[in-house]
Amino acid sequence: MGVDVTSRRPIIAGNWKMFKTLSEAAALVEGVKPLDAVTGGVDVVVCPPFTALDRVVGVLRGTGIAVGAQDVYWEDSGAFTGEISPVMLKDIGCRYVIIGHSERRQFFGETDEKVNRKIKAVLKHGLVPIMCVGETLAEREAGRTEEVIHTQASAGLAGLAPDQAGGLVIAYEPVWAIGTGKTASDQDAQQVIAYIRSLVRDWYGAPAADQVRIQYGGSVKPNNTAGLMAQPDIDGALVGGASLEAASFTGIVQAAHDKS
Ligand SMILES: O=C(CO)COP(=O)(O)O
Repeated sequence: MGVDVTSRRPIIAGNWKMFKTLSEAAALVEGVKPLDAVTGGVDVVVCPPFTALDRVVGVLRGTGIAVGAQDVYWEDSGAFTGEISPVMLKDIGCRYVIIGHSERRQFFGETDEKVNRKIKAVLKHGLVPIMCVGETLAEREAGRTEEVIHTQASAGLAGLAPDQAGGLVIAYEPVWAIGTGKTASDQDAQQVIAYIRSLVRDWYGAPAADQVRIQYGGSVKPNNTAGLMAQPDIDGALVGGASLEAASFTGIVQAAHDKS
């Protein structure tokens, strides 16, 4: 399909979810910081909870390790109690924002339409969305994986310019693999991620499809990273549990580094 894998920098992001107090976050990121010396061709991102963003940005200042948020609202400011805007995230030093994680879809009423609004808002402010898509076990067993991915991706990515689509990060996270210890096989992950890339090609053209970085997420550990990263369309990982300890997150980044 003419995809030049060498032009896409691998990207490993740690989604800390609702873990780590301020002091715990500071200790973890001090442990992650030495990665700056070894990452080379790999983009490394940590996504702490909102309460720890400022501290984590401070610790990582001057390094190449980037910081992301786990969610965002689409307005710049206003009477929206409890929400955080892209303007605030940019101001605090974030470069990435996870959007549409399956836990937000499952527990907090995140819809494809909201995902689309958030992606556009984040892009407007020069932040990079990490858009999550993925099927449940029931959907996979019913043979509906591609249909579900198509629906989530077409709604989530609607109305972008081709260069915006190319600059995105997309995370394929099968819901049944999250926090379960069950990783999708390298081939299953590759197959769905190649399908996502083919959708981007259909909608936004070959340059965007060749450029967009697509991660796998779901029980990624140091010992399964190399197999996933060896797949031609898998450009990185969105890591949950294994990002909560510096040693395992470091092991994943190092395994990805071997592909870069
Ligand atoms: O949801 C995830 C990352 O966003 C994956 O979580 P685990 O790595 O804990 O399975």
